Amino acid sequence: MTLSISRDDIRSGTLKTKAEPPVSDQEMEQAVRTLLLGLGEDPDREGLIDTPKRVVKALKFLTSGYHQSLGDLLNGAVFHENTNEMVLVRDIDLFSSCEHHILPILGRAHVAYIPNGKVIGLSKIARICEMYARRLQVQERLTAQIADALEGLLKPQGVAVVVEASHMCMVMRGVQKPGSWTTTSAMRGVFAADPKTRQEFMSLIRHSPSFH
Ligand SMILES: Nc1nc2c(ncn2[C@@H]2O[C@H](COP(=O)(O)OP(=O)(O)OP(=O)(O)O)[C@@H](O)[C@H]2O)c(=O)[nH]1
Ligand SMILES: [Zn+2]
Repeated sequence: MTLSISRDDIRSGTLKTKAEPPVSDQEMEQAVRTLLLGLGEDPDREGLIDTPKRVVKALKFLTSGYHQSLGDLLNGAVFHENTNEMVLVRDIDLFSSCEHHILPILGRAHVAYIPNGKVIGLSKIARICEMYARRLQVQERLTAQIADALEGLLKPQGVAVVVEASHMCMVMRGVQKPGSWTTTSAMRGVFAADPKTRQEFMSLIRHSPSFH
């Protein structure tokens, strides 16, 4: 059976896989064993004997967002409410994996919206962040997907998402800049159109993050 994940599916984040992956767990474990051999290790020594299994399990967990959909995680938690005030959930921890190196992206998201007749369960905002984080990502796409999801679900007056993250591929290897972190934002509706609304959001999230 083939797994049809198109680039558009991944970009839009509406993907819900219906088929089993075309590669078995055993084949994945064999690939990890090959990696260990390539690293000059002995995959049969005591400490490594179960490592292929563990690595496959861990990677599947870290990418489990591919198998979730907005409908599943929402569980109907969208409510009619007449409020025009900004709702902000800040400091949502994010653990994602960069698609270039499959190394961790550690950070936080701040998510705000201004309702237009509907509000969403607060925890669902964090769950949406988690679903997109548990995929192979670039930070820009992760940020945009969170904003697009809320926009699509609530049709609010506006959505603002800021993600601040440190990329282990820039910290532990490559350019090796442990203190660096990256800010990305996605502004929709009034947050894009009205500098005062955007400024209010930015002043509410101002703080000094520390990821290590
Ligand atoms: N825009 C963007 N770039 C990312 C993200 N995560 C990793 N990268 C970058 O992806 C790029 C991949 O560049 P390559 O030159 O193909 O890979 P590389 O040789 O491993 O690059 P170095 O990290 O510079 O050693 C690097 O510049 C990474 O910093 C992300 O979330 N967004
Ligand atoms: Zn990377």
